[in-house]
Amino acid sequence: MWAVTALVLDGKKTRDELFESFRERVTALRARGVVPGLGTVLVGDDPGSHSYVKGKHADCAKVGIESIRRDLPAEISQAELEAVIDELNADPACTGYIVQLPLPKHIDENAILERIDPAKDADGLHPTNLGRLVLGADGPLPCTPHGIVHLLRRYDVPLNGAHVVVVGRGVTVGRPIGLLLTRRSENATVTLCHTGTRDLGAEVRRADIVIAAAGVPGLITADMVKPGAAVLDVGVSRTADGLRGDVAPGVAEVAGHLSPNPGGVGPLTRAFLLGNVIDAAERDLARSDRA
Ligand SMILES: Nc1nc(=O)c2c([nH]1)NC[C@@H]1CN(c3ccc(C(=O)N[C@@H](CCC(=O)O)C(=O)O)cc3)C=[N+]21
Repeated sequence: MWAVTALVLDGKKTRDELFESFRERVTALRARGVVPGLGTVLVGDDPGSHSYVKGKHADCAKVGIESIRRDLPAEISQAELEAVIDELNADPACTGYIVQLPLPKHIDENAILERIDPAKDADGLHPTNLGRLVLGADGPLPCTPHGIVHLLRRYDVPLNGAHVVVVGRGVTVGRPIGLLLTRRSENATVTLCHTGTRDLGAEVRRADIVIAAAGVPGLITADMVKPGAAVLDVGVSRTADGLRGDVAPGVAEVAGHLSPNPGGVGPLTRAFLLGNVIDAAERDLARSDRA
């Protein structure tokens, strides 16, 4: 017996490749007088949220996108936060932005997300843009699902006819990923598992591709994985011994492909945030060319 080790789906390397093309596209936009600017709205002082937002602005600097930051106190009122949203919607320097989630409990999160101008929605999570995704219309894609599909394609993991099991029904990953994977261009079959699933192990064992996005440390164990399956570790939890993904360590010896966490899907989530900002700027320019 010898340990077989899964091929690593390298999110950092794939991100660096993407950034090369992003830099060229931003240079071309700037040459035509369009300066893309990404805004972030951060409420409160959660250290995790702070470090994610910091990473987003570092990425902007790498590809030539301007950064706009609104760091706000945890006690901000609904009306005050809505005024910040209105201001970013009206600011021509801010061509796309995100409101970092989660928001404090006294804030109506859905009301804030719906107030974002859908044309500036860098997350692709505005109801209008989720609706466009359902309709198959052009618009920003949710960043983590987009990153997952890109990573699978980059490593030639077959999607056509593949059985994908998604674990987790969150709004940012589990709910929208099936919409991307079941498009005619991807053509996968998708099962969505959640806390109500009767036998998680039995479902996951049938998968050619497992997308673990539950936010439960070590939920996916080696005995649940079909030998040779591709496993994407998307969940993140802060535990006493640091950041932990949803995938248990032994899975690397059964899986054919494995996205590490950190270093897998996370860097691509951030990359496609910038991708959405660049896409929106290009769409605007094409529209003004036609006018
Ligand atoms: N409106 C909104 N949009 C989001 O996209 C959003 C959000 N709110 N709230 C929180 C989650 C979480 N999330 C991550 C993105 C990148 C990494 C990432 O790049 N992680 C690195 C490690 C970075 C580190 O160690 O801090 C990695 O996986 O290699 C992680 C987590 C985006 N989120």
